[in-house]
Amino acid sequence: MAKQKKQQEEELYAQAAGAIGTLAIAAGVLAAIKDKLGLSWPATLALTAGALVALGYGVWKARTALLRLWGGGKQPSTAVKQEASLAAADGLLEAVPEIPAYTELTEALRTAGAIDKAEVIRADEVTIAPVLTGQRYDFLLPKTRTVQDVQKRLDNVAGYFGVSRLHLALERSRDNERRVQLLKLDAPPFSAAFPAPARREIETFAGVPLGHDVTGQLAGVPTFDKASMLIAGMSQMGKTTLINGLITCLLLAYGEFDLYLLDGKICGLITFEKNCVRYEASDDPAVFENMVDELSARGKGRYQRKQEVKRNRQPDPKFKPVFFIVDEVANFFADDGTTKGKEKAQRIEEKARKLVAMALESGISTIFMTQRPDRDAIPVKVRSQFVYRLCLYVDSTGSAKVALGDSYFETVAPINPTQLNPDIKGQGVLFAGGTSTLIRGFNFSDEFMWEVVDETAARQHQVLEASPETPLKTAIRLMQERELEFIRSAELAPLLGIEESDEGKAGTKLAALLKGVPKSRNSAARGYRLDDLVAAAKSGL
Ligand SMILES: Nc1ncnc2c1ncn2[C@@H]1O[C@H](COP(=O)(O)OP(=O)(O)OP(=O)(O)O)[C@@H](O)[C@H]1O
Repeated sequence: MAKQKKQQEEELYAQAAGAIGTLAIAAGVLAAIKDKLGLSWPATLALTAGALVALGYGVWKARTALLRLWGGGKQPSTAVKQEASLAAADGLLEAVPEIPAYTELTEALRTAGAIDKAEVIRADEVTIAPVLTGQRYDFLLPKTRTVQDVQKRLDNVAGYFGVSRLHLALERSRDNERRVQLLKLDAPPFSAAFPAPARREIETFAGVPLGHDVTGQLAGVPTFDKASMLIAGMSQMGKTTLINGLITCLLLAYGEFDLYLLDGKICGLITFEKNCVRYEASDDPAVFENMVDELSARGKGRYQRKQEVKRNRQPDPKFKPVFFIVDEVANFFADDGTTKGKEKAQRIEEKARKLVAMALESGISTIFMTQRPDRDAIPVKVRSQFVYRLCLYVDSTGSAKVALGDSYFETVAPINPTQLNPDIKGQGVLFAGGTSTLIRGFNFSDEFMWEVVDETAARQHQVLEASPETPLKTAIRLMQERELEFIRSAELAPLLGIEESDEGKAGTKLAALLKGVPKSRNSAARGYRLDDLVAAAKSGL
């Protein structure tokens, strides 16, 4: 350390001596110039400084020329930058070439606050495709932005264009967070009606179509396998029309399935009675409970079958899809205020919850509809089970949340059903797989639906005819031949070859032959209804 300090002191003395020496020489040179030219001291100083600067410039110029000559015009990048910035400072040349901006989108997004004032949407990154009802922009945002920045400001973007939020639809690209697909309609959605789709369109749709989207394309869900749906909307908004359209599409394109309909409005779903394993028109909660029990039993049977094949290391069984569709379901969860009524409502709620939950694995899909999407109308335990949601016009955000889920408005590009035009019937927000789509349900003519219903009924009949002879099938044929709606057990047993004089024992043997078909009772005796036998045969219990 001491050695280092000593060395520093010596360097300081040497530098001081050098400086004194330089000053003495400079003073001597200046004095010589002054003497030679006969100038005053200030003039001598100014002249010497000017001569030195001119000399320095001359040396720099000569060095630059020499470097250019030797380097074949190549310049180090720092030199390019220095020159460019010097030139730019002098206003001699543009430092960076201008990026051509797509003015309309740049202005719209800047004004909406989705991009910064200094940012642009590059024209070479925009494509525009016309659609039937407007145009679809596909573009990339600046590197500092993502599609969420546009999504959050979609109202303002609509404001910039001078249209409503519903004129715009934002789609998210799965390949790039900066890619925006923005649909802009020329007129409010569904201002003009789209014609009902042809059979071929429905049959070739990848999934189950539920309606048209705002561009006139079919829109729906990919499948109802492991899925259930809640449809809500205020009175007269088009739920029944929409579900009639959905059932028609199912009949046309979903292959074989069993249909259970509970028509809480008494005649909204009657068109499809012929195709049902069980059809009821009632607003009585006991009927709902009974259907739920029947389907739960079927679901449990399927679970047991699944267990069995797993235990025996066999492949998973394929179950025929079952649809349980209930119109105006809120009726069935209401109680009359009494303790007994409340207990009954709770029991029904629990059974319905289990059915919807179990349905996902047992191939039983429930579709519930309601015109009362209030907090209490459909218990939260039940409604939280639905995978797909569809909300037609409602008059409050609270109702929209009941229908679409409490966190719906935090999802990607939500559409508020309160903003729909209630005069355009049948339009609704379909929320499926995390995506919202504005659709309008099909409004098929009665003739078209009757045609589909009759065709399906004829096909179902043929399937039944072609199935192997069973006691159930024989019982149906015998009753149809005799034109009986109801048959006593004592009468049916001998027809099916049961020779037993004891009525009780004969009844037990008969029940064993007709596995699972519910018994009925008329005013006189116990027996079986033709409808129940047919339903059992159709569902292949
Ligand atoms: N997609 C549609 N296109 C044209 N008209 C429609 C459409 N959907 C429904 N409508 C018409 O709107 C009216 C109400 O329809 P619908 O009966 O289906 O409504 P809803 O919601 O089931 O009513 P409510 O709950 O009061 O029974 C009907 O006159 C129907 O023809």
